[in-house]
Amino acid sequence: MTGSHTPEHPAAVTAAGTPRRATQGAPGEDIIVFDHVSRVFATGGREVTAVDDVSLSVRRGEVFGVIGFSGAGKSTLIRMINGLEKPTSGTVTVLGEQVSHLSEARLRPLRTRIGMVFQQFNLLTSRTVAGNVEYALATAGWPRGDRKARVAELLEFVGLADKARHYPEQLSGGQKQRVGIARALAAEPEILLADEATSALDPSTTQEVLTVLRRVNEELGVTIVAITHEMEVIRSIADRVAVMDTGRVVESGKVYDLFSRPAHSADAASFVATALKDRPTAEEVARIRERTAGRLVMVSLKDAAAVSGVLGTAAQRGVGFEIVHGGMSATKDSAYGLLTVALTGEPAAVEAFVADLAGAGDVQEVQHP
Ligand SMILES: Nc1ncnc2c1ncn2[C@@H]1O[C@H](COP(=O)(O)OP(=O)(O)OP(=O)(O)O)[C@@H](O)[C@H]1O
Repeated sequence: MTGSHTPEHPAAVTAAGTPRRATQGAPGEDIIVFDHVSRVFATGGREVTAVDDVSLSVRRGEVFGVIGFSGAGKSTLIRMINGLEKPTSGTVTVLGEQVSHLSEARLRPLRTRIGMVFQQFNLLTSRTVAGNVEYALATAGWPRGDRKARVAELLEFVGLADKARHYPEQLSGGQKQRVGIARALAAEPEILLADEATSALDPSTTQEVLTVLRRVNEELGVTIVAITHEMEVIRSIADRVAVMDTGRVVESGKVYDLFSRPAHSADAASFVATALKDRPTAEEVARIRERTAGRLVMVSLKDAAAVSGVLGTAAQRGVGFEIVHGGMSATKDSAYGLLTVALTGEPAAVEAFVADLAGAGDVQEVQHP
């Protein structure tokens, strides 16, 4: 550990551009734990269950993604981490404190250990870039004399040292979000919450911001919880992911496993298929069926060489195959892919061929629409 988290006694400022690491405690320990958490809103005489019996935990040092369609409950979930929202039932424990049951006074010191970035940046338009970051330091109780150097190193870290005197309206969306990140990091939080941090940005700017977020995690050791409806965000930066649908976590695990697995729970399947576009839609399956009577299977490309090895034996075994859908893509750490193939030939030969494919990757039959 190289940093101090007591605002009254900030540690000595390091060389510009290298804000201190936020890591305290053991990497990998659970620092956010949702235990059977529900949040019900009563509006206009009817109840909406925004979060429905969610249990999950986030480990120190990881990037945890929460993905789902609009209205799935992601914002409500993330807002319970810093106590902006309270559960109706269940408990939320963050950095060893039961946030769900803390008073506002007790929440305040905990919140300085949790930074947040927002979709619409939420910068103060009347303050300069430096002023925005400094304001966060002042709010967190940093002594005036220490703020200037801290602002400088943060702006250096997000690549905006030359924009210190600019006003938010003079910046691009990506630059505004980088100020948002600098501000969120100001008081050396251990956790950064990113609420649709790139949803207001175009694809190239999205990458720019994701790169900064990845550095925040890797270089500063800050644990990140990112909620998003964009699979690209999960793919680029997350280690683990939870898929939410109508308040429930319908699937969770390592990003690579989720992306490379052909079979999903019924609720997660439609989301994953839509977001990844890695498997044919029902309409596409119908079109494929019009031109081939073959047996359709999806096979994961966890070991692409093994799959292509099996495909290479098709002709000699009297099995015809056609790749009708699929391709490769990359997560933070590895490549993955899913191929849909149409297989023709004697049923017994096709059956034996499918068994061999299953030895090379996970296989799932494509159902008739
Ligand atoms: N303060 C509130 N009062 C009433 N209903 C709410 C409130 N906040 C959220 N909801 C409802 O809870 C459900 C989940 O909303 P939430 O904003 O958490 O989802 P989300 O996945 O973040 O979606 P979005 O990306 O559109 O914000 C929605 O049906 C929403 O209308």
